[in-house]
Amino acid sequence: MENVFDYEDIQLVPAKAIVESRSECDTSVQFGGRSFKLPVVPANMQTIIDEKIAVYLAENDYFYILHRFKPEQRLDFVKDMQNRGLYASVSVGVKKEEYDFINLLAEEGLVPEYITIDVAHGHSDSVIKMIKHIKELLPASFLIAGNVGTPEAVRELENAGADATKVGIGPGKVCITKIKTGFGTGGWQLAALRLCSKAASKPIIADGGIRTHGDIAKSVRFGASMVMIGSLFAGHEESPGETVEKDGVLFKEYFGSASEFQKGEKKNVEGKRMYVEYRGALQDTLTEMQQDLQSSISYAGGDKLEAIRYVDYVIVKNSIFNGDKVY
Ligand SMILES: NC(=O)C1=CN([C@@H]2O[C@H](COP(=O)(O)OP(=O)(O)OC[C@H]3O[C@@H](n4cnc5c(N)ncnc54)[C@H](OP(=O)(O)O)[C@@H]3O)[C@@H](O)[C@H]2O)C=CC1
Ligand SMILES: Nc1nc2c(ncn2[C@@H]2O[C@H](COP(=O)(O)O)[C@@H](O)[C@H]2O)c(=O)[nH]1
Repeated sequence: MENVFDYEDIQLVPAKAIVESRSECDTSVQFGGRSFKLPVVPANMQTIIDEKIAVYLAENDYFYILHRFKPEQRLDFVKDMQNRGLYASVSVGVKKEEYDFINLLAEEGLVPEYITIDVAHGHSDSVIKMIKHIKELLPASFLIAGNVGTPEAVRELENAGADATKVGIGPGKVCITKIKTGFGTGGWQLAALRLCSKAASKPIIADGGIRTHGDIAKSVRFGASMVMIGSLFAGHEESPGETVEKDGVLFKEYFGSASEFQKGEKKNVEGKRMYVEYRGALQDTLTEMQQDLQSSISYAGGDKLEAIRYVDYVIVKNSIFNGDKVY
């Protein structure tokens, strides 16, 4: 394995500006046949997204992926979104009942515009089988598969029929996979993204480990078409997590999809719960992300997102926990 690095180990090198104002810089991205305002998607987790946020994001030209933890509501969700003239984007797992869900969608003639296979270890025959099943029954859905952390996995899922792959095993803020199993891309997510994107022939979603808005630009530089973010989207007024007050300060919960809080039992736990300080309105964060990314594009010497892909970078230091505490 060649030298590796993570987000905080890298700085992008500025190039001469071609714009007079950052407002001239266009942060939009094409993904799965649609144009979105930002190359950013809130994580498909229960404390990050719900139906109401999904409607807001779709109505305002942002990408979203609904989580898969209220499986009985997904069919109506797809119908409801499409009846409103909005795109539908849902997640599935790989267990038997998930095949039933795909069959039901096909029987009812419902075709979600986006489907994401969301499991911890995406480089597996169970995911390849599900990719083939979805592509057979719902070929028009744009299919995202993950999560993976190696070029081999990206190629295998693409070859099976995935339209995009999601890269990131263990870099998440509420992830304890790296601690409990010793495996993953935690501590070298950005380098893993670089290796995966070199092997990819289709778009990649960088998933997990984003701690600052500058990390979005770094993800784009190292090959991401889209960046999935959990912790920075937690704690908003609209966020589904529980709100608590401590010493007059408001906090909201954010828990892992493989935590005991999600699973309701202590079995194969690979996620934890934390409380993040209340952040106000979701749109304010989206607006700030857009302004910061416009600034990144200007430093890249361009006026479109694409400019970031070609900038130089330097390695400034190395640290494995990306600023996170272990517990
Ligand atoms: N991105 C990341 O780093 C991680 C994300 N997660 C998130 O947690 C949620 C739950 O994930 P997951 O446990 O996969 O979902 P499920 O509990 O739905 O498991 C999916 C299937 O994969 C099997 N499975 C799970 N882990 C492995 C593994 N390491 N090797 C082989 N088979 C496995 C499960 O069987 P069995 O349970 O019997 O093993 C089950 O049959 C998802 O939302 C996922 O994205 C979880 C961990 C890491
Ligand atoms: N290992 C685990 N990873 C998890 C779990 N729940 C979600 N995730 C992953 O984290 C990202 C979000 O990362 P963040 O750094 O932006 O907060 C999410 O998209 C999943 O891929 C979990 O329980 N364990």
